[in-house]
Amino acid sequence: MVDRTGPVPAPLMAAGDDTFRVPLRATPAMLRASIAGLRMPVFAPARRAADLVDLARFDPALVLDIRYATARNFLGFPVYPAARAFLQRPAARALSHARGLAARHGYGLLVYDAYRPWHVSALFRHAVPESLYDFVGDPAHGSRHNRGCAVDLTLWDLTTRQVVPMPSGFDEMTPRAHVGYVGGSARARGCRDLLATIMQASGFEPLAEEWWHFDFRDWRDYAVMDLSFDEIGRTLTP
Ligand SMILES: C[C@@H](N)C(=O)N[C@H](C)C(=O)O
Ligand SMILES: [Zn+2]
Repeated sequence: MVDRTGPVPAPLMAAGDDTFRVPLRATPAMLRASIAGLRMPVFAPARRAADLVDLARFDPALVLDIRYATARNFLGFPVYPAARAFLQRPAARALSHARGLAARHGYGLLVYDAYRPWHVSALFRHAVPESLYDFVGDPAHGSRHNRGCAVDLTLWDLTTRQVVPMPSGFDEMTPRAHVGYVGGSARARGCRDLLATIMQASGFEPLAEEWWHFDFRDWRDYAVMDLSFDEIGRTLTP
């Protein structure tokens, strides 16, 4: 166990850009236009009211690298107006628990994405070829990210401040991202499996195709949402 008494330092971010990118089915402007007129389907009513929290405030020891607020994502252009991350409060508590478990192993959590508005999921689906549909939630059903109940993340080493190696990059839409992928280095597979163990012990379920994606176990209780980050910001309670 690594003893941490002072403030947690941030991980060192790689200087280059080795982000996985998909061949887009249209230009960014065309994609934005194609989803502008879409209406979110009417989904079954939720059992629990939304209670989103801002992860940066809820647990400042979580480190954020919100890729969809940058061009360092599979689309190659930003789709979020700000590098913010929100989760439903019980999911945020579970993530904080995971962060504590990771620290016992000498690691921090680096969050790539959390709540995602429905329109952004619709844009993802319009952007990628059908062969990659397994990697992007279907807007006809709503992604668990749209419910504020999914998180994409990795581990970073609290001592070296390096983001750990994983069998694939974040959002790399290839078999290397599968949780059962047997290739790559033993260290990378070990880090992937440790992340899964920590997240499952904290109340999250893994996704077979993506080592970085975890669903909070109570996701079914929450509604699919299309609130913008600004709208959420106005409704947050401490
Ligand atoms: C796009 C990727 N980061 C992701 O979150 N995929 C899952 C399947 C989703 O969109 O819900
Ligand atoms: Zn995800």
